[in-house]
Amino acid sequence: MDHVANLRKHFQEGIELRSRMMETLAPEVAKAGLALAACIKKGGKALACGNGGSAADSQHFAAEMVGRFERERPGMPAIALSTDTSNLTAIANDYGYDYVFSKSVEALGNPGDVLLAISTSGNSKSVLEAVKAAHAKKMTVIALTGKDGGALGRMLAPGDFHLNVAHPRTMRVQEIHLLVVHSLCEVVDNELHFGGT
Ligand SMILES: O=C(CO)[C@@H](O)[C@H](O)[C@H](O)[C@H](O)COP(=O)(O)O
Ligand SMILES: [Zn+2]
Repeated sequence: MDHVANLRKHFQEGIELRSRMMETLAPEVAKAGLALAACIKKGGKALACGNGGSAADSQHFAAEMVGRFERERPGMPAIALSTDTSNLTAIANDYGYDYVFSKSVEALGNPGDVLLAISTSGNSKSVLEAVKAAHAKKMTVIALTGKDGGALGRMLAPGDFHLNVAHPRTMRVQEIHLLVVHSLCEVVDNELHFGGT
């Protein structure tokens, strides 16, 4: 196999998707970032969840909020719900895997908090249950999805944000999701710590 030729196709597909998303998704990401900044400014926090690569994305997001993104500034409250193996194993064992994130949303979420819900298919039950729990808590949902947005896209409420990467390949969707995570951090940092620039 000509690996270089094959990989060039991957790079090219990624370039084309980024270019398309810059036009369609960037304005929506900016709006979601402003909502996240407003939540933090009022004393709220962000919870984040997803499975597999999306669990990694949710942890990446929380680390950049709590630690730092590009510039020095005070830490901001964000928790990835995939990091506590005692919670995960107890909840999965006692209630079922579908509830691993929703139980934490019920326990930690307050009205006005934000849930960053990440699913490339939009159909992972654990993420859908987390969104249900967030709505019950009157939280705002920022949903990162792929493909057609799945059930997650269809269950969002007014005031939520749907950041959909309409592409059939999971890995391509994930590559844009990471760009979205960084973009959300960039908007929050600029709004809250660097004079809105
Ligand atoms: O990273 C990858 C594939 O690139 C996988 O780990 C992937 O995240 C897992 O299969 C997830 O369970 C997929 O869930 P979802 O994105 O459909 O909610
Ligand atoms: Zn992956």
